Amino acid sequence: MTDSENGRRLHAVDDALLRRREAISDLGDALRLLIEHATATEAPTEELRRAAERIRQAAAPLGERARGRHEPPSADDMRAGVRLYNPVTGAGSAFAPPLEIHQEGEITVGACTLGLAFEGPPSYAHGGVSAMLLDQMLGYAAGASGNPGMTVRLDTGYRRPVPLLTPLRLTAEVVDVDGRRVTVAGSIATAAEPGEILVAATGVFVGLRAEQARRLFGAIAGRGEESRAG
Ligand SMILES: CCCCCCCCCCCCCCCC(=O)SCCNC(=O)CCNC(=O)[C@H](O)C(C)(C)COP(=O)(O)OP(=O)(O)OC[C@H]1O[C@@H](n2cnc3c(N)ncnc32)[C@H](O)[C@@H]1OP(=O)(O)O
Repeated sequence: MTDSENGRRLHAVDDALLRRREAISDLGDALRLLIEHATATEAPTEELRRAAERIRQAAAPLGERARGRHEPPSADDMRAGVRLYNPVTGAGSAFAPPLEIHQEGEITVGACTLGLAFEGPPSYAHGGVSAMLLDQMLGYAAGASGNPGMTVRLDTGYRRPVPLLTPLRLTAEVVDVDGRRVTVAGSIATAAEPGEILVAATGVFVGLRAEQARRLFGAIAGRGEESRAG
């Protein structure tokens, strides 16, 4: 194969991968809309039964070619940190808000709005959801500092309830690196009042030794899982 033929082939593969990622995000959007409507709906009971039947029909073809536990999604790129089904940030995950994360210097910044599906106390977020968001934020901050690891401890202080249907701002920052152990602090506030902390967390993340990575992720060897926690 000539260089230009090879180049065209790689380009076509990239295009196909991009189209697949777009389709996965589109399906994720549709599923999140479904979950939000299904949680908020007061439609007549018969409409709920019809919807359940139509959803089962739509789901069936998706289940025909499915991956197993040790097989990463074909559209993911773990080495580049592309995880389309991450339950917190994944564009393809029905479960994810999704939380959008970026780095501003030393600070990791996140944004999301939680829908009614995340309700704990009426009109506020479930405490476990806040902990989930913070685990991801803190883990990302550890990784962005060059010290990726798995969560071994997450202390969460709930100062004020987190309102649903309200844009949120999350932050995280590494406060200590001690060998394999990285300590990260973070918080949740509303975007409108970023200075008023609603939930604060401190997490400890531990980098895996090579032998641990092999034991935990060996079945996915060669796909980059061993270097990524999230
Ligand atoms: C530019 C952008 C790039 C960004 C790029 C990033 C993208 C990527 C984002 C991913 C974001 C994912 C965020 C979610 C991350 C999860 O959710 S991970 C899933 C939840 N966590 C787990 O399942 C971990 C379960 N735990 C384990 O498997 C084992 O504890 C581990 C992690 C393998 C470590 O085992 P171990 O080596 O036997 O641990 P051990 O020797 O006992 O402890 C190691 C050290 O940690 C300390 N330690 C252990 N436990 C604790 C504790 N509870 N408290 C304090 N210290 C402790 C020990 O004291 C010890 O310290 P030293 O004595 O060495 O000083």
